[in-house]
Amino acid sequence: MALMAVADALAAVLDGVEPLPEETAALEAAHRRVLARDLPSRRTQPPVAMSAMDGYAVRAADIATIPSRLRVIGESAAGRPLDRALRAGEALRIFTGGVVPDGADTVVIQEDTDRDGDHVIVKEATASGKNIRPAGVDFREGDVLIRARTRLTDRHLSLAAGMNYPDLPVHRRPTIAMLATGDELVLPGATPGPGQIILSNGYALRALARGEGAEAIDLGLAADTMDATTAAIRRARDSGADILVTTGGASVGDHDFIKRALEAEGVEMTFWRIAMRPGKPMMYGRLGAMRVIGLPGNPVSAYICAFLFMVPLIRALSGRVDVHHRVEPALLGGDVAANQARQDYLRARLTYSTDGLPIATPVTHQDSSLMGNLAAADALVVRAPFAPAASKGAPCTVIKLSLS
Ligand SMILES: Nc1nc2c(c(=O)[nH]1)N[C@H]1C(S)=C(S)[C@@H](COP(=O)(O)OP(=O)(O)OC[C@H]3O[C@@H](n4cnc5c(N)ncnc54)[C@H](O)[C@@H]3O)O[C@H]1N2
Ligand code: MOO
Repeated sequence: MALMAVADALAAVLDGVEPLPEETAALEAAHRRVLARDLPSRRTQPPVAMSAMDGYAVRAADIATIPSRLRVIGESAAGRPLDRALRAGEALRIFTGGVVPDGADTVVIQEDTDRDGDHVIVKEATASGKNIRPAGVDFREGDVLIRARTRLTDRHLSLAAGMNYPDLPVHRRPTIAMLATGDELVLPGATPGPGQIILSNGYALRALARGEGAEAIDLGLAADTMDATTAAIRRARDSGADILVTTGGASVGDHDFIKRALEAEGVEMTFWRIAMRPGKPMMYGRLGAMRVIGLPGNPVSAYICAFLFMVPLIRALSGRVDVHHRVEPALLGGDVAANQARQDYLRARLTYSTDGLPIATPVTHQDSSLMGNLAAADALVVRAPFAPAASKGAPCTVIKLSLS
């Protein structure tokens, strides 16, 4: 198979992806979930006219001439309305959120009044309708206030509560099973033997997946044998995961079993190898409903491939419409060499000038094993295949990395 262009590979990963089925989530748990249906309000807000201020509900006609002396017939506090209409010559003591009685058409703030026993003297004119929130000024029963496919923010939760929903229909979150391969790997905290290194990739990848709303399961580490790799793939399939992500063993070495093991288990490979750097040996396929992303083992390659392909896939399965990373304009903070055939993603630090675009300075060493400068990077500078050399100050495009 020839190397595939990055855009074609991403299109192939997202091809035919439908949002996962609907489930119900309690309001508190619905934060950042994706709404599965249009949400019509179950009530009108406010349900009746309510006062916006503390003062007196009166008839505007009664205070056309001021000062005006009116008889106070009772009070209306929030949740405790008066049970009769207001008549000519009467005032009702009212508090913010109190129901405005029939007959009253304005609220005079208490600072514009003097109280005199069971009478009130209105000292300032107040126009009809002033300080009253009419019924339905916020929304009415049946109004669709949140559309299907909206990713719910904190404000949406309060709005949905106000619409009288204790829970919401949301798309199911994708589950991701992650499998590391590599005989050389030992867990953090262990004492590595000769040639061994610490397994590290999965920590960033699972955090990245969770940050995008997925549930991530760690399937652990498989030894570099067909049997061990096959057993782990079967565990992933049996777990019912929506996505299997493997790391390592993706290249052409004698100990790189992932592709062979996946294919032997029935994975239909959509592609293997992309015209990108880092991340060339990435593969993608399907095993029934389970999508399989085979990431290269190098930590930077694994992360950047997950960022560029796994994240949009999670978003699409979650029901989001904003699946793509934003590619944004910036200026180069350093010179870059002419690019070769693979689309290049350069780790870069971002600074901001006071007057304009972000300035992206690529780190000096771009080797795909360097975790230190991946953690220190804020963004990726995207360099198209065969892009000519460019100097400090030239326009470029960047994708910002996750800050969490
Ligand atoms: N002859 C060729 N050799 C290589 C090619 C090629 O096209 N022809 N591609 C290179 C590229 S590009 C990459 S990227 C790597 C990817 O190889 P693998 O996916 O097979 O990865 P491994 O060999 O298993 O591991 C590479 C490297 O990463 C370390 N690693 C692996 N897993 C983890 C982990 N979970 N945590 C931390 N570090 C991990 C591993 O120890 C290796 O050092 O292939 C090139 N070779
Ligand atoms: O993808 Mo490899 O990362 O070019 O080292």
